[in-house]
Amino acid sequence: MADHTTLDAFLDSWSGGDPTRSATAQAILGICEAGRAIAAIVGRGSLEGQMAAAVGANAGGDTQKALDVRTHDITVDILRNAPVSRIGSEEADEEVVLDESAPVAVAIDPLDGSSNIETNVSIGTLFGVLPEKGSETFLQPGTAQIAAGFIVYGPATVLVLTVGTGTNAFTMDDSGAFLLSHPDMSIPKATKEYAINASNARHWGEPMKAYVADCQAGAEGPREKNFNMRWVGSLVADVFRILVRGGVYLYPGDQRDGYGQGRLRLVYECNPIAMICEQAGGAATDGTTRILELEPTKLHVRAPLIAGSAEEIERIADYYADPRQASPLFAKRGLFLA
Ligand SMILES: O=P(O)(O)OC[C@H]1O[C@](O)(COP(=O)(O)O)[C@@H](O)[C@@H]1O
Ligand SMILES: [Mg+2]
Ligand SMILES: [Mg+2]
Repeated sequence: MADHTTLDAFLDSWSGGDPTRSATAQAILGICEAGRAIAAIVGRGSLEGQMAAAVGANAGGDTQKALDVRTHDITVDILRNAPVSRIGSEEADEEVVLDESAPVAVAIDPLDGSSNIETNVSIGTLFGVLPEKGSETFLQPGTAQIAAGFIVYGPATVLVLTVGTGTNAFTMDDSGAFLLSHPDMSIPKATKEYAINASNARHWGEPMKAYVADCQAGAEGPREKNFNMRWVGSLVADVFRILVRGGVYLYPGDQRDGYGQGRLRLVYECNPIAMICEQAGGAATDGTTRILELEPTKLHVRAPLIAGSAEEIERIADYYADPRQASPLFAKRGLFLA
């Protein structure tokens, strides 16, 4: 078997003794230690007992399941031993302050995709590492992230990581070590595959309706090519596929109550995904603004997320700028819009 660089060696060489980078590296290693424990729990499935039982609601009003709360507790306990100032977690209304003299903070969704727990579908942990800035820490835009990543608990447990110099993935081996398996990931610029929860179509705004209608019109429509659709409904799994073979993930705002800014949270879901995609040559927007430049108004604020293949994202931004004119063949598309 070929020798693989370990995550520890990768982070050692990146941090090079710089104090903020070293703290970031320790935070990442802490998240991976939590990830190992979470992978073991997820891997035991229903033998673990009541993982999917509803136990309450989080700040966003979503049902919290037992595993959401357990993974939050595991992560916070482990990060107490790392040089981390504070944690902003999807599963806690308020940030958790640890050691305010530490140089970095962690924004985290300890377990994303919890509606998939009992269905044995991949779920994940998403995180960003930010410089400590007191009470303003989680109000920094995503461009401030020092590092970002996610762990997908799937057939393989894989950490996707960026420290601002490309995107790499590390697969967990039998001993729990994370080994570099996907160096320098690169999202193909063009794609014929999109990912969206199409059951919400009637609630979308005009740009998303026009974009998806054009994709669905296939070779006979204005895009003049046939598209494929994939939707796992678990952000980490959908984005890992996009990193490997291209595509776009779409969770736009829609007209349902509470969904005006989509479903996903900016600070610990959209921003990590945006940095990972950009560092892999892709892009991420809310339709009109680059995700990483959005100014969070609070820790749990939501944002529409459109992320993946760069050329497709550019095209989708055209639909937001002018849905009826986006396609060069828009007159032809008019046939499908009625
Ligand atoms: O169920 P929907 O509306 O299709 O949303 C699915 C999306 O919501 C998420 O599950 C995030 O929601 P949670 O943070 O509540 O798990 C994503 O992983 C997934 O892409
Ligand atoms: Mg989540
Ligand atoms: Mg969660």
